[in-house]
Amino acid sequence: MASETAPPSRAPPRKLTGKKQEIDAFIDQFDTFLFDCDGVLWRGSVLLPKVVETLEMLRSRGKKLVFVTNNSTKSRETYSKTFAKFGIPVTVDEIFGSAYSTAVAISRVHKIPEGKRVFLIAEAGIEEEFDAEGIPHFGGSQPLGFPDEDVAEHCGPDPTVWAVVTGLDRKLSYAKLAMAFGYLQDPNVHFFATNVDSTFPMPGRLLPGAGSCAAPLTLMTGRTPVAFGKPSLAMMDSIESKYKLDKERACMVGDRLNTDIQFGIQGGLKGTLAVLTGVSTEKEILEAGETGDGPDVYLDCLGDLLG
Ligand SMILES: O=C(O)[C@H](O)[C@H](O)COP(=O)(O)O
Repeated sequence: MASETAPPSRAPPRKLTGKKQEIDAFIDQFDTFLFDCDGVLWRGSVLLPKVVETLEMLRSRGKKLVFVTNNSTKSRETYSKTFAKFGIPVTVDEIFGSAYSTAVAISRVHKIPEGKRVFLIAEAGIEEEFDAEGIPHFGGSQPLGFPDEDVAEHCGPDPTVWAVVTGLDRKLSYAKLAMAFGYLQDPNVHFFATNVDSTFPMPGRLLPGAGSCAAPLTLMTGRTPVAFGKPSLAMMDSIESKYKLDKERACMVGDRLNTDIQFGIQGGLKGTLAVLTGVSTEKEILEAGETGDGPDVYLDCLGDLLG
């Protein structure tokens, strides 16, 4: 019997034309906008066009804004300084990052036992969020305390290690990978990641993302980390409860199909809006639409929401 391809259950992505009436009708469907940051608001150290004005326009129309980033290199507190540097008025409470999401999941859901600690392949953002949640940790941005060439003596087993957590670590070393590999030999040691983005958008190019720091461990151990950033439902659940989110009146805005847009779709939000200033291209967005994985609508850049 000839197999029939089921039609995608979602309409193909539609490019908003920028006409005021159309943009207004789109915006009016929502009370809350969840914004990705890298690739939507800025790219590296470059603020994208008309971002400040667009966010101001949404606030002036009474919209609630939440900034949902997979960037784990900064805590929410430090990230608020990035917003300030770009002249975007945002409170710490409006920021929800993958480092915070991971800290909350470990302390309140998985409940790390007394006397246990976490080995980090990550930067300061996770350390700050872990400190705030009272999660003991080592590794990360701290010196290992021994010469790298002695690493074989420091790879466990270590009964105090409860989990290995990976995030983006721009000082990733062979020694850190060797230690994580050693701890993960024990099947009781959890393997968590803040996020597994393959790439990181910078002006004019992509750099390796947080997923590239977890991937060598998957190769070594055959284990896949449980990730707490976009598109995980754990992150959506935390956001829903923290912000009393009405998903039927919420829209996810992002630049990456497999994190931001999937987060909105799988998380059950009413709307998804993609912008072309980050990772995913228009071609990829249209192709994703063929399998029902595209955004509802897309724009060249966030500033086009001004009409
Ligand atoms: O590799 C990463 O961690 C991510 O590419 C990066 O931090 C993405 O941040 P977002 O676009 O979610 O703000």
